Amino acid sequence: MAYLAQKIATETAALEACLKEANLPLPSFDVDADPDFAAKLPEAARRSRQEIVHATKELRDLTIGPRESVRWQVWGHLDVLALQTVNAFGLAKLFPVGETITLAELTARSKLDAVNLARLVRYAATNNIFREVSPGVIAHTAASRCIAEDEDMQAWIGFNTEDIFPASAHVLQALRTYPEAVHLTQTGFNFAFNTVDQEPMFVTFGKDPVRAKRMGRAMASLTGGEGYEVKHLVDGYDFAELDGREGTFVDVGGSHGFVCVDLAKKYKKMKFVVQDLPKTVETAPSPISEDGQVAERIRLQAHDFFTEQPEIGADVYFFRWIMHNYSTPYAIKLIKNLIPALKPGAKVLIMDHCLTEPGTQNPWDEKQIRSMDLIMLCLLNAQERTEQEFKDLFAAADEGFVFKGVIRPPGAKMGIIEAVWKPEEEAKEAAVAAPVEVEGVKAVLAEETEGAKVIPAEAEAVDNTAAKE
Ligand SMILES: C[S@@+](CC[C@H](N)C(=O)[O-])C[C@H]1O[C@@H](n2cnc3c(N)ncnc32)[C@H](O)[C@@H]1O
Repeated sequence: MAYLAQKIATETAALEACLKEANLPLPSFDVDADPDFAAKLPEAARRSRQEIVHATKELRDLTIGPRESVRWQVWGHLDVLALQTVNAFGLAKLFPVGETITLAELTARSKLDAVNLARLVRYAATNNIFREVSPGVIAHTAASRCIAEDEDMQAWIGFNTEDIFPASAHVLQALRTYPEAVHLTQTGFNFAFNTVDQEPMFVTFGKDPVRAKRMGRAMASLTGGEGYEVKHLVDGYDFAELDGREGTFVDVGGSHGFVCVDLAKKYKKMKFVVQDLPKTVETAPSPISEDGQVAERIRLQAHDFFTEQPEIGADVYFFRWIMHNYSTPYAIKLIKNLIPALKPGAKVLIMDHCLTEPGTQNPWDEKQIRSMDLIMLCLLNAQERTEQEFKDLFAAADEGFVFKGVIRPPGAKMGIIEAVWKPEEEAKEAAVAAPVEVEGVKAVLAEETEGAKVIPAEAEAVDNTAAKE
């Protein structure tokens, strides 16, 4: 315990020093505090913050003790209940930031009775959402201000507390009834909203524009968060060679195409196809980008990824935040649906969380990623996967896929998982097509005839040089 306390003291001093040096204010619960101070921290301060978050939890859990920790952990849902009701009844919006309000006045402005309003607000205050500055007088904190002012945060809380929270409360029933937990219509969500064996969550949301919009907004606020930025793909994977030969990139389930827009801004020659369900495609912004040079290279296409891939012979088929929505049999089907369209050397890139061995990540990230894994269970009987599990997916889809591994861009929460379709055949075709004049090509072809594996990127690079010459 003393070791942990010492560590907390050291890291806190380091964090404060870093903030002072960068002329940033210290974190605070005050209504005027910067709610995103952590996002602006330099790398060293970021590490200190993580250490503090971890060490304080360890010390707290140790001090509370095992039996008491378990006893009170089960009341965690009450934190969610307080957030749910504060958000759903709009309590944070009922009085201006910077002013105080009596509980009586807050009750008068709300749709709640005095007892329920007071107990919900006072419970929320135990988590630094609101503060009772004197008996019966409530003020905002930085957190309640976020809930009052940030519409993305309201959507995030609404989706999590009104859709995921009931779903998680029904997972036990789902698992008892269908222990294999594979189907999209036998999930906690289905049990919670009476749609068992009727329709998957996405269909339910499709019928309810308000809920669908809330989920869309919540997802957007998550993807805008630390570690989820599109830049981790744009800067984390090298598309220069593909760009050089004006290759085609297909974003399967690509929503409104924001990934392709960002890629097209960096890579000026590549072409893009964004595929999604008809409704999503219809509501995409038009033009897709204000930059004409970007917009003219991006095509939108209605496509159901549970049917055969219609875009034949593209260079990359990309799935971002798709595979984790599906249990293994469905995920294999998605990969298999690509096969008729694949040319030798075509790449399949999956951008998703990629689970690491327990204990190998910092505990904060580990908790988040394992939370996401359970949320996928609650909603869709789906899952996050390890590198090996991704490898197994490709192997189960077809032995023609050569699994390349995972790239983990620094600072990214998601990995880029890569497989190539029959690269040996591509190399053989290249051998027939290209005269063997360049030393590098000779070497590659010599290896190929000896049965060694060719690295397609290298072969392509050499081909390009030959073509230019
Ligand atoms: C979690 S979102 C991911 C969107 C985007 N790839 C991203 O990175 O943010 C899942 C996307 O898959 C789309 N989708 C769901 N079912 C689909 C289907 N059967 N065929 C094509 N797209 C589908 C949804 O409309 C949605 O845009």
